[in-house]
Amino acid sequence: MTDDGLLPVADPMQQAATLADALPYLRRYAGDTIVVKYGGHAMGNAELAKGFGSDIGLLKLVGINPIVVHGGGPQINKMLERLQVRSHFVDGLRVTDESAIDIIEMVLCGSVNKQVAGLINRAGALAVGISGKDGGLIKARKLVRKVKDPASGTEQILDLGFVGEPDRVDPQVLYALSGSGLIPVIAPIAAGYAGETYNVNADTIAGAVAGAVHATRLLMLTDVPGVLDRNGKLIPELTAAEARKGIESGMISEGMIPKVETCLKAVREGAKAAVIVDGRVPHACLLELFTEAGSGTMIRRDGSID
Ligand SMILES: Nc1ncnc2c1ncn2[C@@H]1O[C@H](COP(=O)(O)OP(=O)(O)O)[C@@H](O)[C@H]1O
Ligand SMILES: CC(=O)N[C@@H](CCC(=O)OP(=O)(O)O)C(=O)O
Repeated sequence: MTDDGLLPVADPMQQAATLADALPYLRRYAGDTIVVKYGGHAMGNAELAKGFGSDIGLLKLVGINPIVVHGGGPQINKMLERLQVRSHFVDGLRVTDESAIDIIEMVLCGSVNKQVAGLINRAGALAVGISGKDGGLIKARKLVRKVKDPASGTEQILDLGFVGEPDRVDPQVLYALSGSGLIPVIAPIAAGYAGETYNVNADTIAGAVAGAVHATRLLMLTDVPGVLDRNGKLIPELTAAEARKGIESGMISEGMIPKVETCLKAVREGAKAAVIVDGRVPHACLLELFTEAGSGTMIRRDGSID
């Protein structure tokens, strides 16, 4: 840092030119809402995490309204292990019993949520950590997972315990925070109608929130460059119809299926576009928003051109 708090610049002309290049993009997104799902590698790496905090702060500073939804699967694993509580996953969802739900809420809302808000606060912006329970943001219902028994062909219902899915999203609390110059940071925990607590997959929450606030972009940070074709080449853009075809054909598989389905749901429910972005790349959010090429795979509403 220099005495006046600015970063030393190797080539000031280059930096000025770069800032000027960003101007059309700043205009394009001014006043818009961008929902960012933060997780994966970007969260576990101190340098990337610091960059993420300042990128989110920068978005707010230039008149964009970022909303962050964070995960925390690895952090939950660590704490459950420490407390010797077993957990296992079905289709990427953690089966959550009564002894696990309290610990999960403690880790996500108490620890991870404050860490993520802290990253943004340390960058000089003002973030407020909440969960889906706060301000009536998300009402969840128990997730019903049906599986077909391959032997008999009959359908069975799997009990995943306190795993929920968003039923109703009321974004008033998000508008109140964003409108007061604050950045909401949401932990993926929600209340049921009888006051029970549900553990909800963070991608799912991000998609539901992006749809409810009609976000201009949902950015899903992950550990791959985006959706890859069968030759391992990045697909920069998919229409909703193409994405559905990719799942049907098996080109999109495993953990990428729920991610793409979340994007499809978000654009169906009101988001303009969703982008699967490589969170391992420094400043991935800025690269996606402020460059022509972008950085991942964009999934648009059918018929949408921007
Ligand atoms: N077409 C595809 N393009 C990219 N990744 C794919 C594709 N099909 C399956 N995958 C798998 O999906 C994974 C991403 O999902 P996941 O690991 O659940 O992400 P995260 O941990 O960030 O939520 C990739 O690591 C890859 O193994
Ligand atoms: C139901 C369910 O599986 N909930 C997740 C919530 C956290 C999450 O989604 O974190 P990532 O984004 O890091 O995976 C869990 O318990 O791990």
